[in-house]
Amino acid sequence: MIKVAPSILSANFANLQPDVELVERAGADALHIDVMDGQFVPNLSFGMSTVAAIRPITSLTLDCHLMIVEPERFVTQFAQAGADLIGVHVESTRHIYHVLQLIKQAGAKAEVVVNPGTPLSMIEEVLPLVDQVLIMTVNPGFGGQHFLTPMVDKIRALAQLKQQHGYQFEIEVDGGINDQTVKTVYDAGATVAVAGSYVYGSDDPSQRIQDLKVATN
Ligand SMILES: O=C(CO)[C@H](O)[C@H](O)COP(=O)(O)O
Ligand SMILES: [Co+2]
Repeated sequence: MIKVAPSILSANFANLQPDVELVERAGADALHIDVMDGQFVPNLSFGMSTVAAIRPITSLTLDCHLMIVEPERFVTQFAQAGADLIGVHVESTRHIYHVLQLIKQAGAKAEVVVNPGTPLSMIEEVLPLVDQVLIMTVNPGFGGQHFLTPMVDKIRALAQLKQQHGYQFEIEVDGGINDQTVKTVYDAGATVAVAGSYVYGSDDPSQRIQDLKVATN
């Protein structure tokens, strides 16, 4: 069964607490927080202060997806704010190995993220270092986009690399996940699915979390 990380990018920004508590009660495995700087992606969202505000209201793993240029400037502050896992895009820094080391030094789990147009060869050297790899299944920046089917081959190729080398990292996917696409990514080797609009765009987010789990059971 796949793990589910609801993305609060599609939650109620004016009142996040009930939306966080709802998905925790519904059996979510993590809370996905999309951090955007208006530079790496053409959108703005949350920062460290949002993470710090959410930290005391949930015991869910806080999975922070940083879509910001030069994330080395901020990863320590995100860890101090309460992030359990910090994801950084390989395209966002000249020093991906160093940023991942910084995240671990700060006491958080380290994740490397790849955009749809970035080949896996760009992250091969850091795979021994990471706790999670995030394969983007949409172009980053916005919720509610369509799943990019060609990414299924990339998930499968990463799962093969993981098996060949005996790596233990989780394989997360992000973008366009629903009860149909979740089955495809799970069969290809994904172990964690981010879901924003599918969960929070529904009248019954709890049911949607269960639907994602049942589809992969
Ligand atoms: O990183 C993201 C966008 O850059 C979001 O996590 C992602 O798009 C989730 O939204 P949805 O499930 O609606 O596609
Ligand atoms: Co995300």
